[in-house]
Amino acid sequence: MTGLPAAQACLLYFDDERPAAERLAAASGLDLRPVQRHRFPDGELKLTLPVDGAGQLPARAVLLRSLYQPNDKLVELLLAARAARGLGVRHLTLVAPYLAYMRQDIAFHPGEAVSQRIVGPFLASLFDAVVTVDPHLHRVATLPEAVPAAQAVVVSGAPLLADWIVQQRPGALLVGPDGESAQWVAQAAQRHGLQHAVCTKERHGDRSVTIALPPLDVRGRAVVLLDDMASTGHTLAQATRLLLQAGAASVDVAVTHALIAPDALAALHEAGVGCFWSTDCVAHASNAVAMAPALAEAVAQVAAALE
Ligand SMILES: O=P(O)(O)OC[C@H]1O[C@@H](O)[C@H](O)[C@@H]1O
Repeated sequence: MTGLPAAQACLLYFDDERPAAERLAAASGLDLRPVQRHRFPDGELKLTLPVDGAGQLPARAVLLRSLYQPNDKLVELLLAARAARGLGVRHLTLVAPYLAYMRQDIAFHPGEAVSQRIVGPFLASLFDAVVTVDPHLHRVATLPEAVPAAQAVVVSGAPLLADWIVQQRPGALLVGPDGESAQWVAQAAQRHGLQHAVCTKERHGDRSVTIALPPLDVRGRAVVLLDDMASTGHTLAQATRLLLQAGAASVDVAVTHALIAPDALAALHEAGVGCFWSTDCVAHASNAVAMAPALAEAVAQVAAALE
């Protein structure tokens, strides 16, 4: 970090994300400070930022908010960021391990709000820098195109997931359930010299996909399906069924973002998934991999760039 010393930097967090905030504070050396929330009977929010005795915040602040179930959290970001500016913050960074509203990047039907094009610039209007993990960008190639902040940095969950997978399933065959997953699967496989392949997927609706396996003999193999996220779980469930039908010895799953509800996770296990592992980008019982070291590196990188 240059310019602003570490003592002039704090990590703001909300109480429901305290464990992840503690991990990031330990990895980054930032001073951990909670933002207090009060919800009024009519649903409005009041935030109280953790100012010092002089009623000020440090000149550099990092706000941790993972944007799973994002709607209330977007209002929190609006209130917290605008208040922080008035309390002395010069450099404000958002660390959103899961970045919501990136998936709708075009209007699929007339009249649809293109949420990526609205939420991305909204965040850029609040924060000097945005750090996230494996954002779901499809037709847009880079994060700065979606979030035009001064600094927009992507951290990949794939290397850390790969390290976990080789400990659990040495020699596993890594499979991506669709074309978009190829980037993460290749990155993870190359890190440990694992064999890898990617399925093809056609999506018909939120809960309807058709998957085709790659031309590969999976008989007797320990397969790990690797993807950026599990939401309804239909993608991974269908890929699992096909792999087991094709003779795979086992199918486990590793994802960056566990957006999956308990009933959907149960359905995945019914489909034949053995273990389901995730990073801690979204707090979930399946969290096996902490992103804090990689996020701390990115925070240091943007701090240097903003000076
Ligand atoms: O099939 P569900 O779990 O609902 O959705 C997650 C999948 O849909 C894609 O956008 C993601 O990249 C992932 O492959």
